[in-house]
Amino acid sequence: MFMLDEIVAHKRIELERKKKEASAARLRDKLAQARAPRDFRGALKAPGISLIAEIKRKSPSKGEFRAEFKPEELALAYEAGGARAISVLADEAFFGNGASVVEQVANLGGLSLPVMYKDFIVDEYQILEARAVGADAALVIVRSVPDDKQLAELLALAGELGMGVIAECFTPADAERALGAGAGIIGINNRDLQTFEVDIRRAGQIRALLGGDIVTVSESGMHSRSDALQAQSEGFDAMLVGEAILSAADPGAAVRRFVGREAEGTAAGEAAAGKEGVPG
Ligand SMILES: O=P(O)(O)OC[C@@H](O)[C@@H](O)c1c[nH]c2ccccc12
Repeated sequence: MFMLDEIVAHKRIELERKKKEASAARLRDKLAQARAPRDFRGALKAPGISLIAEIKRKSPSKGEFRAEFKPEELALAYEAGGARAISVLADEAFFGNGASVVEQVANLGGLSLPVMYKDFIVDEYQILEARAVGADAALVIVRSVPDDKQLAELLALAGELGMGVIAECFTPADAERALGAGAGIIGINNRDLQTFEVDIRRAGQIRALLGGDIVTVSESGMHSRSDALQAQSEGFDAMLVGEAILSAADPGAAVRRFVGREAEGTAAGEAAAGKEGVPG
């Protein structure tokens, strides 16, 4: 079975169990008490290219990223380094996190960035859960929701709850479906979630087919400041980066290099970026 299909199949079983533990009605009660949502879309649209820095314990293609996984420390280091938003995997089975990690980060004292709940969303229950744990945004993988009406409903629900939502695409056809469903932010994944193959030219090629005023995010496989500048020149408002910063000895410093706050353009800076930015 292809990877994305396997994860989604697993997700559906997990959802049945979760719905028994906490009904959608109970989540609606909980989300009424969540802190007010922060402006995710506005954060992505700020001048220059915005970095959405990711928190995940592991991934199916790369395994564990850090000897010690400390989500709260990472979040604060990302904000101090100049990230404009934080993405936290909500998936436990394949990425090692769980919704409780999203909740921890979203409600972390001293953190002011918007936080995105990142999961394989196939049901409105997950959008409710995202807001209930305090997330400001969610990501919906267009391919995992083959029904157009359901896709539009999921995006609309996130909007009604005051959240931003990235509609993640992999092909031009995905992007067309996302726009048809009313997506306000389009993410384009350089990684094929079925095979895990990465081609960082992919997002730019698909970006070129879209109009100028849609908010867009280049996702996955980016390792250096020059990848960031390339995405910016392709017209992206934001980039989503995980591995390169999660596997750096100093994730805060890795964020600073991505956003150009450190040692830009100097030979020493480039060498350091190369060394830490491209883990083996
Ligand atoms: O770690 P990377 O290669 O920098 O990628 C981050 C992010 O784009 C990737 O984790 C991702 C993008 N879309 C997803 C959907 C599900 C799970 C994971 C993802």
